[in-house]
Amino acid sequence: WALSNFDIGRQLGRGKFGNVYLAREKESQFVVALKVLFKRQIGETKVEHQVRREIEIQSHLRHPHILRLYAYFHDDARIYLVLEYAPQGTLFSALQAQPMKRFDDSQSATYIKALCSALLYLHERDIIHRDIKPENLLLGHKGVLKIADFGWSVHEPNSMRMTLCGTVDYLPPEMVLNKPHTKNVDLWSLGVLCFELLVGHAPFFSKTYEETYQKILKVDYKLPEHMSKAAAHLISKLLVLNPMHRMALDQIILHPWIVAHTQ
Ligand SMILES: CC(C)CCNC(=O)Cn1cc(-c2ccc3c(-c4nc5ccccc5[nH]4)n[nH]c3c2)cn1
Repeated sequence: WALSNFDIGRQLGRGKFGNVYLAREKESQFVVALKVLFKRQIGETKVEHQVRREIEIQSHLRHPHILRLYAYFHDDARIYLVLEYAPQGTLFSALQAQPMKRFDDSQSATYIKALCSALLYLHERDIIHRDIKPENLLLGHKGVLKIADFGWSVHEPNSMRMTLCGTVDYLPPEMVLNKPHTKNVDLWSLGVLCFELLVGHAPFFSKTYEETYQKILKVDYKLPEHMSKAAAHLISKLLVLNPMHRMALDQIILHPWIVAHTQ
């Protein structure tokens, strides 16, 4: 493959290492998201091996809720990633577009269940920390959720929350304290996401990083009146300080809140 195989369209997102464009393969007319990474920037920041590892991993993943990496190629200055195009954009923008800036139980449970199945698939392959937060989750045809690991902090033009190192709202206590992290970090992030989908903001959201860190380490969050008891129960089983005591993925899928609100 080469750049000449594609017609390039509008910019879909931008990030530290490069931008993402809508593109169409000329022969097949197949629409993709073409991500451009600049070698110079990657070389300077020594993430080259990480990019190779990511590409190697992602190109072999096949799951309905994980964004496909179809192909990659490079020229002297850039690396190009041919990624699945998600027509309905990020979950972050879908959340903002909600009248009350939040989803109901059945929409939220549907997203959480899809994420659980994608995380089970990744954990079975010892892949963790997929950085699950609304900015990194895309919506495909019919609004099907897709994990896109934006290791390179790619975000749509309108995602306000991105800071230098991205939002800290999703960091589990063990990462705030710089302890080694296990795949159970994803269970914590799942709890944070579940809260945010149902409420419209993250559970430990605060004005400053410091305050957010303190709240995370004390697991200090408040449940809004409108949240169902079943949802609150599931969240309380995921936002648990000790990583080993968080509810496992196969248990989450069987939780009454998920069962009651999904097909
Ligand atoms: C292999 C390694 C180096 C990283 C591979 N993974 C990624 O590059 C993760 N990534 C996915 C993207 C990305 C960003 C946006 C989109 C979109 C998309 N569809 C949109 C619809 C409306 C508005 C914005 C949209 N963005 N579809 N597919 C995408 C894919 C950017 N980075």
